[in-house]
Amino acid sequence: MLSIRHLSLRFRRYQGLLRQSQVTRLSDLSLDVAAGEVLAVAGASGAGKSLLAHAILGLLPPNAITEGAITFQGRRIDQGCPPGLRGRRIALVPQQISHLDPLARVGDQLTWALRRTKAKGAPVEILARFGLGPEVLRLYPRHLSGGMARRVLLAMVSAAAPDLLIADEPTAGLDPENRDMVLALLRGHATRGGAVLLITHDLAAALPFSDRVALLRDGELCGMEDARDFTGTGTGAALCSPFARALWRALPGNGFDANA
Ligand SMILES: Nc1ncnc2c1ncn2[C@@H]1O[C@H](COP(=O)(O)OP(=O)(O)OP(=O)(O)O)[C@@H](O)[C@H]1O
Ligand code: NI
Repeated sequence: MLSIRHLSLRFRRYQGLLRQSQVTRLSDLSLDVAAGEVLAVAGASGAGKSLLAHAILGLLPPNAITEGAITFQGRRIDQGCPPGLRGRRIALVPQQISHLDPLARVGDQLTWALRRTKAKGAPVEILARFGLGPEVLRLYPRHLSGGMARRVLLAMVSAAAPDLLIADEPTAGLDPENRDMVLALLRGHATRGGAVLLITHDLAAALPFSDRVALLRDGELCGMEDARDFTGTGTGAALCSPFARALWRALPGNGFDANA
């Protein structure tokens, strides 16, 4: 469904009036996301995960220079994501829940999201799918717990039934129960035939809900693994990349030893 080939991303930096330099944030990145699968993109803070999402959606600032190809359902989208695709066929669940309008009730925001994307369904049904009762329609974002706000965001974004859902740290700040609920909802999107790019720095939590894992470090793809290969408390011998093995051994419960 989504195919990225040799994607590089640099930012132009201006130093004074005449001097200009460039800083590379993504280098030569290639990956695919197929219909029906959850691809987790894991990496430390600053690895370039959000930039990858923004590159796919064409949301980079003007000083960004990209190279390479991004193809969605057979169409090149790296020269700008056509408006008909963004928000409808490809949707982003943003990293910040502050994307909810603080001055509008949940019900109104859902209605607007449905209208904007010409999606079908009633707000109350959509909320129910995310484990939220009808009373939530009348609430303002400040009345929502972190877990509820995440689910409302997810409900708004997935109301349009996009083919590709890009979720940027959708579980940040959630307790394990809410975290797993959000991850299961994303998994459900893939099981219904959609594709999910799940950006996370919590690999351990994402693994049970993911099919494959792309490991990003300093803007480089340094491992593409089958999620099932992260198993047991052993050495992670089934994993292909040394970085993945080191990461696996460093997870709590596996010995805490990233250097072994
Ligand atoms: N507009 C920009 N201009 C220059 N550098 C940027 C810009 N946006 C992001 N960066 C830098 O690019 C790097 C990657 O940023 P990105 O937001 O993709 O990280 P991330 O992997 O999503 O991290 P986190 O887990 O903290 O969200 C960071 O060092 C960041 O400071
Ligand atoms: Ni990020």
